[in-house]
Amino acid sequence: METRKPKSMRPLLLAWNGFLAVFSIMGTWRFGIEFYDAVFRRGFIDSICLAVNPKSPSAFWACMFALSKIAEFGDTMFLVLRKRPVIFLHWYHHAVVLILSWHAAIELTAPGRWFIFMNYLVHSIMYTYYAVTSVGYRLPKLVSMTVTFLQTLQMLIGVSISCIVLYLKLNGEMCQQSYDNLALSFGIYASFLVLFSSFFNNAYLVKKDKKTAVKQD
Ligand SMILES: CC(C)(COP(=O)(O)OP(=O)(O)OC[C@H]1O[C@@H](n2cnc3c(N)ncnc32)[C@H](O)[C@@H]1OP(=O)(O)O)[C@@H](O)C(=O)NCCC(=O)NCCSC(=O)CC(=O)O
Repeated sequence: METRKPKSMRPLLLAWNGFLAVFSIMGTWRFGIEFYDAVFRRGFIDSICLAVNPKSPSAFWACMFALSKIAEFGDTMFLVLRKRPVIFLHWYHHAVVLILSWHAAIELTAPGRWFIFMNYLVHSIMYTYYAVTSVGYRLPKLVSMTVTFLQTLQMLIGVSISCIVLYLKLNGEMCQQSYDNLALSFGIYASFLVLFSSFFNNAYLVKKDKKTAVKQD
């Protein structure tokens, strides 16, 4: 795109974000039924140690989740075609989430239940936010702050669950997650926690010089 003009693509971007918002809302609802059942009927320990039944409808939504991580590279494509900055957090997140999701999917890890549900839920809000902003509408700062806060909270819960699973495994509990996947989950969630906390700090807490914060359309 170096020698080309940025493309506007507003209607396509709206359709893209709208589609991912609806998909994430459906995932939250359909996968949420099993998640609710596991956490509130069978208990927290079961929910992080016993994986979803691979023949249940929730397994379909877990599979859709893994596939959606490939589709989400479309976000990056839009940023490039519109000549918007592709920040480190963005491309690092999209690349390693794909690796983690597929590594967890082939193992059918039990804590994946938490990771999938949380991400469907946060993406329902995030893609709705992006759908609204993609038509040029600017939402109050409190809204974007809330989205970033929920993303950061998701990473904190991911790190905490990885620590709890490690503790349980070291104490002889049968938890369906290999040490390889556990190390991967911990490392990735910890790096996301640092990156999203720093994004939150820079975007909402640090006072910016207005001259350097000019945006182009
Ligand atoms: C509030 C946020 C959701 C968004 O922050 P931003 O700084 O990107 O917000 P912004 O309103 O300034 O929008 C920046 C520009 O990106 C455009 N944009 C539109 N759709 C997009 C999409 N699907 N992905 C990335 N950018 C997109 C917007 O229209 C806007 O363009 P214009 O200026 O032209 O109007 C934040 O918390 C965040 O995640 N920022 C990191 C950037 C990012 O790529 N996040 C998504 C992947 S992380 C993720 O997915 C975490 C998770 O797994 O939960």
